[in-house]
Amino acid sequence: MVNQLAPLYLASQSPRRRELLAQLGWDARVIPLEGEWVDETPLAREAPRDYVLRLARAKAEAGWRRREALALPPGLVLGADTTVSIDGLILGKPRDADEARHMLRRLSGRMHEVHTGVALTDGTRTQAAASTSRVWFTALAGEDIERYLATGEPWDKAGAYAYQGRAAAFIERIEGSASGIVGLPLYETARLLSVFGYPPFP
Ligand SMILES: Cc1cn([C@H]2C[C@H](O)[C@@H](COP(=O)(O)OP(=O)(O)OP(=O)(O)O)O2)c(=O)[nH]c1=O
Repeated sequence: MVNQLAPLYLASQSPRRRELLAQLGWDARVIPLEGEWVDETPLAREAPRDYVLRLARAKAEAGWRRREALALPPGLVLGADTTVSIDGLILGKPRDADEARHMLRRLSGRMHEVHTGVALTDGTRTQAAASTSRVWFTALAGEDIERYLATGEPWDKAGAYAYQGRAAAFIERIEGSASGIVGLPLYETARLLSVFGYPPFP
């Protein structure tokens, strides 16, 4: 029964991740990672899946330490990380309009991969899973890119676009996990919850 379960915490500032958990019926409490710095620099030659798994674990474990520091009751802490890969490059969130423009030019007319890692920890063990999806972008004219930049959508998104937003107008098809592309693969999340004895939805 759900009211016998310890709380589910979300070590993420991403409103999308909270909404995706809410889609499964989980009312996750957000733990701000203030005071816990997770370095997001990829390691040399690190594969994108290894990268998102490592960061998801690091965020979950940082969240666990924050939970302890805040004296919140024990529970499960979830961390996640999303990145786009193309041409052997890892594309994170763009720093400015120029970087966003370059990212969108690179994605234009091509397929790329979106990787999301998700991790759960109970303070004793951490379990993680990754989802990889493929996204086909139509060819973008310079005007499309400028119009899209003006929406403000690119700023906090890996690869400088939001599939759940106006970028859907540019995406011919996807293969894989729609929730994973938006930031939290729900199938993998439910599987991880079951490892800790939680149901897929309360
Ligand atoms: C590709 C893609 C990414 N994104 C988002 C999901 C993630 O929030 C973001 C990638 O950044 P992340 O570093 O994974 O996450 P975050 O900084 O937003 O949140 P936190 O570290 O606090 O958990 O890009 C979309 O919303 N739509 C998309 O189509």
